[in-house]
Amino acid sequence: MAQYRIVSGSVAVISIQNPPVNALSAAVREGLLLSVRAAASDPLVRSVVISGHNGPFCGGADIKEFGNVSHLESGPHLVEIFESVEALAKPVVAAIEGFALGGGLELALACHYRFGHSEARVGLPEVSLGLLPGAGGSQRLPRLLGVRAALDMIVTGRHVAAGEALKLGLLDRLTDGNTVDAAVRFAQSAEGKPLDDRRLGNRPCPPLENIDAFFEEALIHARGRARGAAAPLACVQAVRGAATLPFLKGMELEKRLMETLMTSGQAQASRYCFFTERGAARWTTPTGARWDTCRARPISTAAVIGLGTMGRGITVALARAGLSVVAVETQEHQLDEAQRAVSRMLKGGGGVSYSADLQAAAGADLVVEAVFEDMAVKEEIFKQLSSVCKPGALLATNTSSLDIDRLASCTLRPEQVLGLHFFAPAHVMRLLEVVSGPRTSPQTVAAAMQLGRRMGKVSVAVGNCPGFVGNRMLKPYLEQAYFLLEEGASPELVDAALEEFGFPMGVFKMSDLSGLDIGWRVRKEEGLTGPGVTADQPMRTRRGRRYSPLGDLMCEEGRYGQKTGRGWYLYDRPGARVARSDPWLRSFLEEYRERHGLLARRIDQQEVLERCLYALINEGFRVLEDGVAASPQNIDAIYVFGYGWPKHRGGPMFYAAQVGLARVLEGLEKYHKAHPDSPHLQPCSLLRRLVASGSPPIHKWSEVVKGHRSQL
Ligand SMILES: CC(C)(COP(=O)(O)OP(=O)(O)OC[C@H]1O[C@@H](n2cnc3c(N)ncnc32)[C@H](O)[C@@H]1OP(=O)(O)O)[C@@H](O)C(=O)NCCC(=O)NCCSC(=O)CC(=O)CCCCCCCCCCCCC(=O)O
Ligand SMILES: NC(=O)C1=CN([C@@H]2O[C@H](COP(=O)(O)OP(=O)(O)OC[C@H]3O[C@@H](n4cnc5c(N)ncnc54)[C@H](O)[C@@H]3O)[C@@H](O)[C@H]2O)C=CC1
Repeated sequence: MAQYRIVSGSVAVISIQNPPVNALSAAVREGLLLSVRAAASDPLVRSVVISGHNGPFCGGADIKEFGNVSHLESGPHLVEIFESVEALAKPVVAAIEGFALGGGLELALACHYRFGHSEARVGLPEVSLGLLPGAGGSQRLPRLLGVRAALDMIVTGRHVAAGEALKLGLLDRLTDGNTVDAAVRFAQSAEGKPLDDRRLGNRPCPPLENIDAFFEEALIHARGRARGAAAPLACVQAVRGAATLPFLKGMELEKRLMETLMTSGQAQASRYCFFTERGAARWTTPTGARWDTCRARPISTAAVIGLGTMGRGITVALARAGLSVVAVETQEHQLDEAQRAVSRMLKGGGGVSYSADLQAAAGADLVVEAVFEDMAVKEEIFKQLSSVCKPGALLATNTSSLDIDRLASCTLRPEQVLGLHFFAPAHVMRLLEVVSGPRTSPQTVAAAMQLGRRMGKVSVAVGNCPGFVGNRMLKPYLEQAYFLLEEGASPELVDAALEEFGFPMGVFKMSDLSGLDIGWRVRKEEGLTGPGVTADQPMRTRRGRRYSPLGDLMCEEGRYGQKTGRGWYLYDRPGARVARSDPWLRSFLEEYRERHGLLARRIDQQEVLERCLYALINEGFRVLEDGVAASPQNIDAIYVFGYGWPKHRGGPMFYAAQVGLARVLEGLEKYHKAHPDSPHLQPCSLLRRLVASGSPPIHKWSEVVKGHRSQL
């Protein structure tokens, strides 16, 4: 809807009204066009101000309508409305508070002037929805800012703060006061003045030298960053149209590109991610506790125990969220180094104090333990925390796979114990797995979820099992990658397939980055390798299943990855980042295959993808079956925000639905038949049941999962 009123005798104020973000739904579009027409035909009206009702200007087109062509097509089209706004013979001023995003900014670009509040932000984030600014934004913005600045905004989709927008010339004026009042005063002062050169559709794009070379380079750059996503490339094409074509021809190009994107699987996947991210906040537990009814304890002080890789990042994340943090580390050199690193990241002290004594945690509302992944060490710390910490304090562990319930048992407050599984680097990565054990109280979950939001994380409530959701699913993925090496693949081949799929790095590069020794320690704890394994045990079998000792052998050679300068790849020096192929590894793999009588065969990228991804997806279905994740959407949020799963592919469960559940099942059956000693390839019963019930759409899977015991 749009409100229409006349103020100061001559100014029509049109206010977009569609909480919470004033999105341009069919009803809003209808109201907007009627209001513009009313302003045009009313002789008393001499100028117009367009604003958002109750704060935000406009969050853009209504994304909820995108999946439904009939919704999209009902009501006037945005392009038509914006043309009417631009063509109005009376000055139109956009009064931007909060944000003007996507279609919201495109509306402002169709206005003749743009007034912004000093705290507002603007942007064209369509690219992250697998789209381009398809209501004239790709054509008007370059005409206003020039090609370089416009291309940057459109291809990255970044939000631009008001101050920068003013410098770029995107906003004409800023105000700290009431934006609508200021815009009304300005509109009156512009009444009767010529508008021709204020209409961006009338303007040529500012000239650019070597235009062909510029766009060739822009395309190469965008392709490099897009990881297979089509939208950034379409954005470059559309901006090129703005730079080289008359406005109306450019609009036709924009429309053609938009039609292709809008109906693509990539846009569908990206949209799904948008709602998945927000949906994760709506957690529930089997006891009936819910995000909207459960009260969270306020948390204002925290202690972090262990200041290694993770502890430092967690300290920064908590401090940036406004908590006062005490950071505890027993090793003196680590404490000094951590203090310097944290101060650097926080650009100063930032409310953090340091101590070598666990007693310093006594007053904290929340403690996050981030010491070595060693159950005995962690148990000892939880025992101490239970007596040191004040009643009511929450005790969290950042373990990546250990049993939360066992740690809870070391305390006298098991209902206040939980996992807060951050991802490295903890102050950068968006994901937080909030792990509840069987005795964790809903209030504890509520407090952790609220804290996650304060830290700007996508927090997902999960149940307690080895590896929780993300790492549990990663295990079969890694395992298949190792098996593929045994069968003839190289790390380069496997990584290339996964990177082409859209991961920022393949599994072996990722393993080099995080350190091969982490998995080695876990396998030793599990008794899969190390002194507990007797010499008479076959090297490639554990507990009746196929096992690859390749990772263990690499660690025995001191090849831990980037930190030692050698892993699956070679690095110039320890800590260096650029991976190079290592001839040593090729010989090592050849000797290994020879020793174990394995014949190397030709493996193609399709097999790499299917073996690795289907095994991971299969475990995802088991996770759902076991009730460790509440929904496939939550699993997908974990993979997109924690593991680099490409957004334009929606997440593993969405991908499975898009590929077709029957095809995934068929693939797993085929590979399991070829590798019967690899149980991760055996299709899980939930996948079979979903296929048997006709492969329902992903939002209906819960009906088939129903009846399973939830661990949440
Ligand atoms: C706006 C935000 C920055 C606010 O953030 P915050 O305050 O943190 O709140 P949130 O929790 O994010 O959101 C609150 C609530 O609002 C929902 N929501 C947010 N934005 C939208 C929206 N735009 N539409 C609908 N709903 C929205 C959100 O989901 C939350 O609700 P909940 O999920 O229930 O919790 C932040 O929200 C944000 O960044 N929003 C997205 C901004 C954005 O990306 N905007 C761009 C939208 S796309 C756009 O504008 C497209 C265009 O350029 C024009 C398209 C023209 C269409 C023409 C189609 C032509 C093609 C023809 C098709 C052919 C068909 C055929 O041929 O078959
Ligand atoms: N490294 C990673 O990528 C991730 C690790 N994790 C988990 O986070 C935890 C920490 O891992 P990292 O930071 O990588 O380890 P790390 O080895 O870098 O750091 C551990 C720190 O804890 C300190 N410490 C040990 N005992 C202590 C005690 N009693 N009191 C105070 N400090 C003590 C050590 O001196 C060291 O500085 C582990 O449980 C790990 O599984 C979770 C997610 C990702």
